[in-house]
Amino acid sequence: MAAINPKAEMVERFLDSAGRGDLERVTSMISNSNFLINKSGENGWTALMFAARNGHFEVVKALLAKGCDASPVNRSGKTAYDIARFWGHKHIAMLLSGGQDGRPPYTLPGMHANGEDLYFNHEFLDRLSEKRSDSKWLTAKQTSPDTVFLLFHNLNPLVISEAMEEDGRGDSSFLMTRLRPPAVEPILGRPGTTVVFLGVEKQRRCVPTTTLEGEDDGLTAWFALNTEEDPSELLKFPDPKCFFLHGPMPGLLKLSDIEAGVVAQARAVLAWHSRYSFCPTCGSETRVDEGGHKRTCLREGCRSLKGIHNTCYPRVDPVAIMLVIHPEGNQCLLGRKKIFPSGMFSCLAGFIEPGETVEEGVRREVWEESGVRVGQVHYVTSQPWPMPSSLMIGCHAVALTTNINVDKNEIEEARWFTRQQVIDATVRAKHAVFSLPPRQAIAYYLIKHWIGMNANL
Ligand SMILES: NC(=O)C1=CN([C@@H]2O[C@H](COP(=O)(O)OP(=O)(O)OC[C@H]3O[C@@H](n4cnc5c(N)ncnc54)[C@H](O)[C@@H]3O)[C@@H](O)[C@H]2O)C=CC1
Ligand SMILES: [Mg+2]
Ligand SMILES: [Mg+2]
Ligand SMILES: [Mg+2]
Ligand SMILES: [Zn+2]
Repeated sequence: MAAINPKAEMVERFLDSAGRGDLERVTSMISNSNFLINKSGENGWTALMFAARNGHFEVVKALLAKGCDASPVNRSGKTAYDIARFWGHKHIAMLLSGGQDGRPPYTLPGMHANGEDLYFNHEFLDRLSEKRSDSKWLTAKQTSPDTVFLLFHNLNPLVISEAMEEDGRGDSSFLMTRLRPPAVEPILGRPGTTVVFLGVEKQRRCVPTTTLEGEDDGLTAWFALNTEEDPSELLKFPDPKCFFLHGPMPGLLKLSDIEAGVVAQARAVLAWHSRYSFCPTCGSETRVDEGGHKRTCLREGCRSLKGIHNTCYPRVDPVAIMLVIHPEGNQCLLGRKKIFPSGMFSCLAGFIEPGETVEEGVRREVWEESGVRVGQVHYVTSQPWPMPSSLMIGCHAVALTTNINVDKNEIEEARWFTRQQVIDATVRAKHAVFSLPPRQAIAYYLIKHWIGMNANL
């Protein structure tokens, strides 16, 4: 066992006294060792925080009188004031806010969010965009034996029917069928077939070698292929259990977490091809360029051939999605669309409009859909949502007003839910008053993140 550091032990005793509300001991310890007053222990908790949490008004007062600093935050970004409010010790919160009339608005703590483990967010390919214009390299890779093709029929991915893993909610998930060049050869180059270069595996296969056929750079390339014809008549599938996963919903949420990201990339680009087959500027035919990442108008003199024309490139639609937090900080606003499964409530969301910031998009959509005014907006994390090509921009926002006035065209109902109701929906689904969106949705992440924020209170 490590030797006990007497100074650390003293800090522990001091924090413990403050937490128990032992005023006498707290004051005598400060008189003897003034350095203790702003010391913090585990998770960044100070004596002031412990006293504030447990409602020891006299201890808080004494600490402040001795010059204790009320501004430090614990590891969850919470001040002693936040803690007092959360636990409902209003008189202490008042003392800590300098006795101001009216409480300062709830502020969002600077929490670090890591959305990398979100469904659709995992990228295991290096997109290697510089190779998109190297047609010689792309052609060679399309016949290289290690190359992987992901096949889609009318945007539905070919998967293997075996349930490969459980997603934690008892649902099975499917793996993409990885086809090799000979398997897709009969449909490559046919009308109605689109090929998109997705990238190369981040891990190199081997050191580059020169073979009789030419140079092998050791990179494993991946392509996505969409066909409008029925592929089962043209191709022989490697496994009789393969099938096309119908979607987009809920099919696209049944992939493995590892592969969902590459499917999001592939499907969004393929969906763009299927919707923009003609030039959006003049209606002429187009040619597919840059490994499937560009469509160029074939009519000489078309305006889309001059300057920067975004119509030539795959589109991404930004959507703001937000968890609106009550001005008191202890409830959140969730809504439901008619199409949701019964009992399910989720975050409000809406497309960002041209010339609008994310923050303004959040405020406008919340106002339109629920009649609630929003002030502070914090970005949390994002998620590609390939139905067909949204980018969900996830935020937490603080409400300025609380009256709800729902836009019935967009949502059926919106309600404030308490923290406890949200926690119940997360861990005690059977006893909860509502159900959460599926774990694959960023809405679920935003809600969970809000609860997690307060784990250290
Ligand atoms: N991953 C997640 O957790 C969630 C994802 N979403 C996605 O976000 C998207 C936007 O949410 P909504 O509430 O429907 O948006 P919204 O509140 O802006 O309303 C949708 C309406 O906006 C119009 N609109 C404006 N720009 C559009 C565009 N670029 N594409 C299509 N329609 C456009 C259409 O009239 C459409 O009916 C949905 O498509 C949905 O798939 C929504 C909620 C949760
Ligand atoms: Mg809306
Ligand atoms: Mg909406
Ligand atoms: Mg809208
Ligand atoms: Zn054109």
